Amino acid sequence: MFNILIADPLSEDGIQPLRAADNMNIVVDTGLKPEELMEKIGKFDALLVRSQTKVTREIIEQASNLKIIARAGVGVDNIDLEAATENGIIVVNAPNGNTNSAAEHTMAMIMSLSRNIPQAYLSLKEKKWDRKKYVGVEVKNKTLGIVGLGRIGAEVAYRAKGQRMNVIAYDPFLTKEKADNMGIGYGTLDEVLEAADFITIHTPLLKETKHMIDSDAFGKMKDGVQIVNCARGGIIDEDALYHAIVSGKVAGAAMDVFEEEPFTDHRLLELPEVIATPHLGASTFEAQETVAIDVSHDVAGFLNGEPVKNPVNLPSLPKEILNTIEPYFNLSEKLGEFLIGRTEDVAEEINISYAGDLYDVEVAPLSRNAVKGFLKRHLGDHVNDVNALYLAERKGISIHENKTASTKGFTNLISVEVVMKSGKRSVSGTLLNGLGARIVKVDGYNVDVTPKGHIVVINHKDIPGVIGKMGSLLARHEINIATMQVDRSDIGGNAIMMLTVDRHLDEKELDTLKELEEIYEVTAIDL
Ligand SMILES: NC(=O)C1=CN([C@@H]2O[C@H](COP(=O)(O)OP(=O)(O)OC[C@H]3O[C@@H](n4cnc5c(N)ncnc54)[C@H](O)[C@@H]3O)[C@@H](O)[C@H]2O)C=CC1
Ligand SMILES: O=C(O)CCC(=O)C(=O)O
Repeated sequence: MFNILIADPLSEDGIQPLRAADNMNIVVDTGLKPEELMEKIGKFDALLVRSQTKVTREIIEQASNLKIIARAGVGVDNIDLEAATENGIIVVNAPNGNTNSAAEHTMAMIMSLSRNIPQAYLSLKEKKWDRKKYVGVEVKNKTLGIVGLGRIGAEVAYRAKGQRMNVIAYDPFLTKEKADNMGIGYGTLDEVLEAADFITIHTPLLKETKHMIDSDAFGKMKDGVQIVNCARGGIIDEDALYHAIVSGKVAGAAMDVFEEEPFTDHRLLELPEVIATPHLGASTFEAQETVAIDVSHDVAGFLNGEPVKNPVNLPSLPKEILNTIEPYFNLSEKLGEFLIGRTEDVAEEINISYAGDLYDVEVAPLSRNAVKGFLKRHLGDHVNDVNALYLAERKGISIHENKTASTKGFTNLISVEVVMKSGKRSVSGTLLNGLGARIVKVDGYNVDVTPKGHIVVINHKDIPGVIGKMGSLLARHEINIATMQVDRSDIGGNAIMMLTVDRHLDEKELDTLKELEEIYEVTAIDL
């Protein structure tokens, strides 16, 4: 008999697949305080949550019997994935079940903003008949800027077109072809921010997207812009939003999600320009039933030995495969991470090749790992070895794997190449006996860098003095250089410099390096 804890309210119809299984003892106990959950979790085999329950490392470490955590919804930022993985607990989610509801809620927010419906309703409830104060704007022919064109962003785009809005979107995986097929425009983040009358955010909350909409971003928007966040709190900097509204830059904001939830006591809520709902994007009977059905099937199936459909992490691999390739896992993922840092255009193809010792080994898990490293910068921690190839395909990136017996001077070599419309980028790495992983080639140049920490890659003209200028500029920013590598195509031709430095370089610091006329390109990559 398996003990199942449902810790947040889930649709009763949706959990029928669990109730139907005859070896499940289901306990519904919602609204537990963290310390109560910590005390109880030890006897459960499965934990089902929505977004309220925070499944922290402390809780996971008390969960000695826990085998699976199921998130009835998309975002898994309330679950410590690293702790779950470390403790061999699989995490599953329900990525598709609430897409329509979240898109519909977003449209409701856009319409409410444009016509002041919540404000007018409150005024009428106070027995005021104020028809002048609440004159709105039509959305027809207005431009909707969508940031993040995944499942929900795309559904919002289709609905907005139905309202005869002009739609323009930014997503690192959006190509012109895809935008053309959807009948929408596409641009960079700045272009979207500059063009839009309404802006709606649909990205996950990641290191990259935290405070993506800050005071700089508001500065780029049209005066009188209206903004909606039904994705995750923290993507919009709430203090910057407050000031943008008070200054008159932003005419209205609709928020379903907040940096701290529950969100009941905040100066934003006192502004009449702000309308808000308490994280209701997925709160429909249909969505709740579908997500509960999806996770119930995965939990019941998994506990009975079947593979899961929507894994978010993957705790283990068969031992015999793991033993041979485990040493290359970190390297393959780091190569993917390095490459996305140098991918300035939409990726169309990723080619992964293996040489030397890796010729007759099962390398598919390493390829998945490299693709995972490549994708996770934009798709977040729900990319794992299981779903990496599927997600790449969904983003229109084809993956090719090949092997060669030629050692190219290395006992083992993994090379990852990305093909974009604007060209190719590549990186190769090897595992040196006793010395660990090394990046040994970048775009064909020979280097020798440990794939770890803060790396700066500089493409420059091979002329005297560049290294010195670079060193002085970094010193001016008080950035210490730990290692330095240089290589060149030919004397006086193109050259590359790879530095490892002691801290992250911000955009402004990078810009000062780019100003040197001998420099073609500078990228900073944190591994
Ligand atoms: N308010 C609510 O109740 C609900 C909120 N959500 C949230 O909505 C968000 C979107 O969910 P889905 O569409 O299902 O996810 P998805 O994974 O299908 O789409 C996210 C998209 O964001 C893009 N992206 C990542 N970084 C970006 C960046 N820096 N700039 C622009 N685009 C970027 C990705 O390429 C991807 O296409 C998530 O944060 C999810 O947790 C989802 C359901 C309900
Ligand atoms: O469970 C909920 O109501 C929240 C849904 C959500 O935010 C998500 O699926 O990411």
